[in-house]
Amino acid sequence: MSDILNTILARKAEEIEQRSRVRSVADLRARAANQPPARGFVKAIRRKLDAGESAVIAEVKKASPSKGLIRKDFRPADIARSYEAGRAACLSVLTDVDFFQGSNLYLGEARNACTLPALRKDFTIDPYQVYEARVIGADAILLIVAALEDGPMIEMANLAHELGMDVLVEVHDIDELERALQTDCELIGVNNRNLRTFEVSLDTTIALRDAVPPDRTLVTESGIASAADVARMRGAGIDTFLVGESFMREADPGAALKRLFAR
Ligand SMILES: O=P(O)(O)OC[C@@H](O)[C@@H](O)c1c[nH]c2ccccc12
Repeated sequence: MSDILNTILARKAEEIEQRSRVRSVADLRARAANQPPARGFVKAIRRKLDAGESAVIAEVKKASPSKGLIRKDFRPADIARSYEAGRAACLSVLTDVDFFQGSNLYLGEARNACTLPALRKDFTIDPYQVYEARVIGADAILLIVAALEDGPMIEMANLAHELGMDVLVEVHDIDELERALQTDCELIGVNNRNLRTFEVSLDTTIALRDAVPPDRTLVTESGIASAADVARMRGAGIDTFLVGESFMREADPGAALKRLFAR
């Protein structure tokens, strides 16, 4: 099956092959051990929820395969400062180069410009990338269940935790959710966008809500754009959001965040 997800994953395997020839995994492992500690990603989300605020993971995203270029005037540090002023809980920074015009450098630029913890948003398929994430400063990584077998999924979740990072485990249907629950990751992301067809429906989150146990935090991801979208999620008891495009299309992304999530 040659859908976009498979295309991305095939290219990602090549990319890791190339990177590991330039810098070995042993080298990365040593560097990861010497990093200053991660900022608590889950902790930042919990702090917002405990204060009765929405917990918003605000995404730094220049382009995507489904939308092409989203933001021309793209300065990660400025965007991060704007998000912090807009009361985001955390950042998410796309680092995939070939399909999202992202960069590892953007993660550092965004994170260094503020105090928010940052998720490295990429297609993680190899432990190499988990070490790499910590080396570039990531406080959390994304694991997409559709891209992984159970063994590597659990192994990389454990490795991330050993390195002091949190993990967002992303699912799109009930089978993936059941697989995700084999990990001990608190954050379960429900992607409203199907990564194979690009179709977006907030019904995806609603359909899976009751299957997420109370000791996990459901993060609704993608396609959140209007006050009605936010109200619908809150009405279903969901108050943790991952939002990119609708902020990236605004001159002041943090002001857009504040407006969208005002009670
Ligand atoms: O820009 P949106 O529709 O607000 O979506 C943000 C985020 O959910 C989306 O970028 C995303 C969710 N899961 C992913 C996995 C890979 C790449 C990107 C994503």
